[in-house]
Amino acid sequence: MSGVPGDALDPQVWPAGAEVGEDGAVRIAGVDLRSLAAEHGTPAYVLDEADFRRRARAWRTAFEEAFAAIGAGVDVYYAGKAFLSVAVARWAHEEGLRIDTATGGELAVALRAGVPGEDIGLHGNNKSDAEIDRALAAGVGRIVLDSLVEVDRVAEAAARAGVRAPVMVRVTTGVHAGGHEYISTAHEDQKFGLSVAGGQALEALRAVLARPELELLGIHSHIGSQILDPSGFEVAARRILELRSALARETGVLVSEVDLGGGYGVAYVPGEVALDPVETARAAARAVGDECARLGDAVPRISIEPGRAVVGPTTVTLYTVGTVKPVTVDGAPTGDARDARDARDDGASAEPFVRTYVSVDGGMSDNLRPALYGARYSARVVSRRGAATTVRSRVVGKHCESGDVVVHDVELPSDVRAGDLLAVPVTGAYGRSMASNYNHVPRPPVVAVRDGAARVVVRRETEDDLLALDLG
Ligand SMILES: Cc1ncc(COP(=O)(O)O)c(C=O)c1O
Ligand SMILES: N[C@@H](CCCC[NH3+])C(=O)O
Repeated sequence: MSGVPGDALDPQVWPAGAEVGEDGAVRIAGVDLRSLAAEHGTPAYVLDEADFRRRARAWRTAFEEAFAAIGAGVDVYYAGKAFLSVAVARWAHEEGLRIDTATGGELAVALRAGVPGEDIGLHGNNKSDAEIDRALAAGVGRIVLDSLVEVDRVAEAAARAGVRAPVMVRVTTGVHAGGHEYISTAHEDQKFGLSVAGGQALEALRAVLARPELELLGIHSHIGSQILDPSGFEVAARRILELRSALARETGVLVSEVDLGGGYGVAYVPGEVALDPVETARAAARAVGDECARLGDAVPRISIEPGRAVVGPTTVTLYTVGTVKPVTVDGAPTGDARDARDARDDGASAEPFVRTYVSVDGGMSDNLRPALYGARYSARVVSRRGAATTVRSRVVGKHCESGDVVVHDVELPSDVRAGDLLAVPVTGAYGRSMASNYNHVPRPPVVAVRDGAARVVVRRETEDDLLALDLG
């Protein structure tokens, strides 16, 4: 649904540099998407560099200012899993952020970007020896331990390397938050972290203190992703601070840092409202300040790891429309959960209606989120002004799956047709980073736009790239 009167672009979901021209076509950072498509082809991810930098700065300064008020320093790590490339790692670092990596591959990108090891963190619930060794060789600022066995594994790797490894312990606070079960990470029954309630978190912290090869920086908690209600962060912060206090009472060591993780939600469709960095930071600082005062502890240095909130809304995926097919839909739900939800969204009407299936030249290979999480997006024709009347549409990809849906339900101009350019906003996070080659579709490029110019920062894959892996 457009949700915005007339031609306007909803600023919650479009990159800051997006605007509609006289002819109805959309430009981002002064670059006409028609010329970008002509030069670079579709599908393509189009990333507004200034918007990325602005968002990175907004999260950093919001947290720095809010925590300065309670006397705490702040480090903001950009969570590279959302989208990492050499250019983006450089921009984030230039804007004063560090880089959070989750694998050796992400670490390699950050290092290639010239980010100093001390400004990089390494996560992972199943780090390989090679990843641990590489992180230590790079002198990373911290390795976040995710299990009891990792305490010994990282200590032994540090001994081999002849270094003292700076570590944090990732804990689960029992706070359940996030946009989908698959992306909620602090409840107990999942693979990440060590349970506070079950005692394993405290056990791991003691184990770290017993290993001279490890320097215990602090405690880490990440409660989930696409969180739109900030209260979970406050509850988690209080639980971590209680754990920190308990460790101090027992061992005399009051750890100096606490990481509150990422997960700050964005608006995906018009009408949704993203978490505001300033309000979120102030609420977190209040919770940390109050809890430390109650416990009688000094405030720790705070870190956060936003990914989606920095990169998600900076990017649109640009597609070319192919087949347009009206399908008469029997409004009655079939009984499965998704159909029941569709029926609700469809106004629970049992009346048959026509849905226009608009096929584009990408799909679940460039955006897995609708298929994986039932994620919602919007779409707009960006190459011209469409008819004033609209048709109820579903944007689908070109893959051999009926679940290959890009936008579940959207009003598009009734004259939408083959050759139109269609843009889907808010695809910067977990779009390219979770893209696949399903059906041997080469992954799209990432084209950065800035000051009227477009620059490819990740090139399009080619069939030759794919065939180069096939040894016959
Ligand atoms: C440990 C950790 N930090 C940071 C993030 C970034 O999350 P988001 O992109 O939702 O901010 C994630 C992913 O959810 C994560 O697992
Ligand atoms: N990939 C997920 C988020 C996972 C976050 C990583 N812990 C998404 O697209 O929403």
